[in-house]
Amino acid sequence: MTGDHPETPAPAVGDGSGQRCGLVAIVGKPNVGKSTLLNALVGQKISITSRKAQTTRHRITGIRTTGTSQFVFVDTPGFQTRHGTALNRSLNKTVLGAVGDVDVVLFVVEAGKFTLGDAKVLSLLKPGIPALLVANKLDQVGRRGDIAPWLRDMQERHAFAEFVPMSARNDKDVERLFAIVGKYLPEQPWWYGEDELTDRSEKFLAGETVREKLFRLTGEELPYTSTVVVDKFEEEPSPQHGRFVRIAATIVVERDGHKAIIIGDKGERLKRIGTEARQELEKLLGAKVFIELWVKVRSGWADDEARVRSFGYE
Ligand SMILES: Nc1nc2c(ncn2[C@@H]2O[C@H](COP(=O)(O)OP(=O)(O)OP(=O)(O)O)[C@@H](O)[C@H]2O)c(=O)[nH]1
Repeated sequence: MTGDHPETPAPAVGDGSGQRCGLVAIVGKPNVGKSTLLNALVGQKISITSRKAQTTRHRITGIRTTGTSQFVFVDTPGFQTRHGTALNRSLNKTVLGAVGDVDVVLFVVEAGKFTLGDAKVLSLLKPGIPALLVANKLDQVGRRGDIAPWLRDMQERHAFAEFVPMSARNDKDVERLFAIVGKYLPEQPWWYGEDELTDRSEKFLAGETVREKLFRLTGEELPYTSTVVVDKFEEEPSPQHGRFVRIAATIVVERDGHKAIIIGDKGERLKRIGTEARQELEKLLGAKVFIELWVKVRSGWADDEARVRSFGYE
């Protein structure tokens, strides 16, 4: 895996005859199911899904190649409106970047609903780039017919290229979405190899995995401003295990109280975060993993532009 950015593609694979390839942005306000959809589309868990809003901070690229088409997915953080910190300004920049330079946009909303948050994201879509309305969580709608007036209303709000009522949890719906999105990819040679799933490094995946466990095991007690920095990701030769990876990561929080929440009673919670992250990473990396976690208090970092940049959220 490399750190290449999709806009600066690696040398083309194949001769390009009949191949399609393009960037697909998945946008929508927090909690509508963007990460769930991306995972379903890419077929392997590479982004984070969580009940907690705000967990998708990074611009994550998933890649899926089927038949002659290569879909390069861009998942974006939820569009932030309530807080004006440096962190949120940086998140907003990421969303803006994503909607402008892609071949097709999947605008995800909850079927039958449209709030101010949805309207704000919708207002970022650029004319000229085809946008598909993905009406997700259809399973929560009583009868399909119930959303007909809502669909008509959505039609008036934006010139959507297609309407796709679906559930990201339903495999058939996901396959149908693929067929629809494929039509919007330009004919050009693939950018990545057929089996590549993400252009994020393994070190990045390690940080994301720790972060997911952190949020899952602390629930709503922990503000989203806490973050994970991977200090060490080293591969060591191991005759017993084939592959052995040593990881050290620091969880950065804003307050002593948050540190206490993460560490838990006699260190139980931190230990569990480490154990669950290790088990998942062993599967993901196909390696024996040793993981060491630290918790540091760094007050006010979410308001400090330079520090936000140094943590890689630009
Ligand atoms: N019932 C139902 N729930 C869904 C569906 N898709 C996603 N969800 C749930 O909705 C919640 C939010 O999903 P995410 O994929 O994390 O949402 P997101 O839009 O990426 O959220 P942010 O990371 O906050 O931007 C999770 O609890 C999902 O399991 C669906 O089709 N039906």
